[in-house]
Amino acid sequence: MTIQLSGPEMPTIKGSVRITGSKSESNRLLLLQALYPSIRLENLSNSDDARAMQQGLAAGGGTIDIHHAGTAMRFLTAYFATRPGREVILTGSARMKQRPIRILVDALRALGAEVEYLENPGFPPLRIRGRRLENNQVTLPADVSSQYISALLLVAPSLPQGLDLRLEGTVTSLPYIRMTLGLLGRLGVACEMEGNRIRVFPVGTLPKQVCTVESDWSSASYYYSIVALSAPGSEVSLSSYRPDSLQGDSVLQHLFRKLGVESSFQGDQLVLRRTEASPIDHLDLDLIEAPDLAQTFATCCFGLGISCDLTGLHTLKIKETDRLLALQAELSKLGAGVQVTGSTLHLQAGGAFREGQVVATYNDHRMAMAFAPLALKMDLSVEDAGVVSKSYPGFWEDLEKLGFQVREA
Ligand SMILES: O=C(O)C1=C[C@@H](OP(=O)(O)O)[C@@H](O)[C@H](O)C1
Ligand SMILES: C=C(OP(=O)(O)O)C(=O)O
Repeated sequence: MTIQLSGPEMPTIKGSVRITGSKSESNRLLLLQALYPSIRLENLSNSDDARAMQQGLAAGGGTIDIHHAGTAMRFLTAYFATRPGREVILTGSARMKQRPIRILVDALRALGAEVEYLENPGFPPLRIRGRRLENNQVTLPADVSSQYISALLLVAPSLPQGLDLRLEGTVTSLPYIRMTLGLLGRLGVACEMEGNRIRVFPVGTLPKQVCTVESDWSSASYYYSIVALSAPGSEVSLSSYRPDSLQGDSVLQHLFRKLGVESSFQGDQLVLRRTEASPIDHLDLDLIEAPDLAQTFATCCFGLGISCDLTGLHTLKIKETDRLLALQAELSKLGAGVQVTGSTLHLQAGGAFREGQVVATYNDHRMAMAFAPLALKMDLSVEDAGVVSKSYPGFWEDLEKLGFQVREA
């Protein structure tokens, strides 16, 4: 469904929104709960990707379709490969079949796993026959996706000898590896990272405990953008967040200060306030540690009329779509001057706002959500608006709570 979007009547936005648990933390904890049923989880993500993970873990065998969920694909591959006696076929959407998985499969095979490609070598779908993995040492490239490393780390405490990993190359999306280690540590698994070596020690059982998932910072990024694009005095509060986050995207608190948004905590509410300060006129950002924020910053800078240079984006082309090409096409449609390479995006200052355009979303939730705040500057429509359910099913209803008008086109 295509929706027509327009911003609130009042220039100053006030409101509060409840965002559910981080999809990254949820999918890690769901896997850990399958290994250690003594863990109870609260504030789980209500996203399609978390549902895909839950359904995958609950499946006894046969074919499991995880649709677009990258973490579910990678984490379940490691999970089933290490469950002796289980046999599954893991498949996904047409796009998932184009997202590489060879580095993870090679690492699992080196540990003794039995994984087979059913269509194109290096890509899903996979047939996995679970085995007891006797080896515990493996080296793998870390510059393509951190999800391969997190997948191995998550099953590591259940392996007979734990795991001793060495990472090669420039590590991409490092905070997500730290998140995995942080959650393991919080639950009581011994693990350590020293330089490019990560060790996780085996654990038979874990104490009974409740683990509350912090809300999703990547989802919060769209409200940062909304507040940046609205009048001074605007204030939006989001629940439930904490200052000691395990999510790398919590760096938003610092980065958005340059664009006129101040963050503070009131209990577990994260309060975003538009200050009187004018945003800087050019933003330089290396997003190698926070790739999911690239679309938010590119669209927000366009809305503010400022230029930006985003670097560290080489992983964007293997996400839900080639996000660099998608950003270039859709921002240009709205009147922006954009140049991209394989790992960078340059946005020129200014650019006319072309009213009434239809933004295409390329099966990518973040294309829809990152462009939505631009409704504060121009009327626009968003194609296939339901795509947001991959990470944030209630997104459009929450925008309406802030006064946005969301109508079927
Ligand atoms: O581990 C995770 O939960 C994620 C890691 C990142 O992927 P890459 O490591 O592939 O960059 C990120 O883009 C994705 O949304 C979630
Ligand atoms: C890249 C993303 O997800 P995944 O890789 O888990 O599909 C995302 O949510 O932006």
